[in-house]
Amino acid sequence: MSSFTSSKALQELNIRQLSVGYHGQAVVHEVSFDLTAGQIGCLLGPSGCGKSTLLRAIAGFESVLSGAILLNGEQISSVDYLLPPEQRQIGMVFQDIALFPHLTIAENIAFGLKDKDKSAQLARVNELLELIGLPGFGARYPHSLSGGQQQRVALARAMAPKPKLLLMDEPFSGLDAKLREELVPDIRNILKHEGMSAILVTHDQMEAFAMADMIAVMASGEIHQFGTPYQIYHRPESRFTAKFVGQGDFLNAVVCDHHCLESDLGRIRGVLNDELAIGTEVDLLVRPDDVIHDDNSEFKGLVMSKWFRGSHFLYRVKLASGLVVYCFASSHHNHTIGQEIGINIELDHLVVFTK
Ligand SMILES: Nc1ncnc2c1ncn2[C@@H]1O[C@H](COP(=O)(O)OP(=O)(O)OP(=O)(O)O)[C@@H](O)[C@H]1O
Repeated sequence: MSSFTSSKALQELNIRQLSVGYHGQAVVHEVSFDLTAGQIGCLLGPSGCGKSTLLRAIAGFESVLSGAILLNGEQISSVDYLLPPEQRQIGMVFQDIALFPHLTIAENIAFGLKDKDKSAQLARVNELLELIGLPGFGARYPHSLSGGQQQRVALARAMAPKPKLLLMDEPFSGLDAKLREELVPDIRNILKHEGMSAILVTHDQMEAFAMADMIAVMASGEIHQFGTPYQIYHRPESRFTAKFVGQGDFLNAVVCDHHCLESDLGRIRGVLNDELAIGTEVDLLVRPDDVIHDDNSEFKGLVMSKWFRGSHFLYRVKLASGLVVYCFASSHHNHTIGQEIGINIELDHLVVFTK
């Protein structure tokens, strides 16, 4: 079971001990988290971990096996109650953009506004076209827009009726990497401008970092950690989160006092999260940017492989202990595979897991 609560008092979405599955078999197991009004959450995890199932349960397309979902304090899903999707005031955007091809961009955006009068519809459509950076595109048809432009329109269509919550299931995965990089922060700004609570499903951590206020890291139907992008990357609470989010390796280390570890790369001083007894054997998380190439270091490693990344090289380096770690070096340090190089470690906060 995993249970997490963010600290703010005003809460928009509460997921309580929720299990969801198919044919009575749970694939999402007793997950809990809260999103406050206007927050953007992200479900991040590998394929098949249950992200879409959880999202579909929030949308009302799946009934729940146990637990409850509350929106603005109102229970919308429980074991014996399911508010129909169309009554939830929840908007959805999918990977498959699915704009109506025979309707203009303006008609697409106005699709969920049929209960408003014409002038109110027009005002909202123009406001959204402006917001998504496509003013003047209202009379065009979807086929005349690029993939990124179409995805902006799909977002505007979902946001038009001002839903209480917007759900986005891998909306950027059909777009190329460059476009995604530009579009994701734009979409975040649009959601923030509208003050809209949203949940994004993705398996791409950079997308999650660029979009979310809070990230739920999922594996095998459970939430391993619910936290800010910074917490998820720098304070991972499980080995899974440490490995899945960002590249990371574990060094063997032994606690020598509350601010010190003896490791494969010598004595490392820093802040330890937990009170660990002296002599405790731990795995110490090191990220590529924690391990630095240093010609003068007494610690050596063999270059196993390398990648040129423009501003720097990323090396895989084998230590004397046999462990292989990532290592950063500036781009003028161009070493060959098989060469021995000096490496050092630069860490201040020590993330460790007991063995
Ligand atoms: N309609 C269904 N009937 C039975 N099992 C299903 C159904 N939909 C999904 N599953 C199973 O539930 C589990 C979770 O699937 P889900 O699609 O929620 O994962 P996901 O994390 O969104 O994966 P992906 O990133 O690949 O979309 C998987 O084992 C999947 O095979």
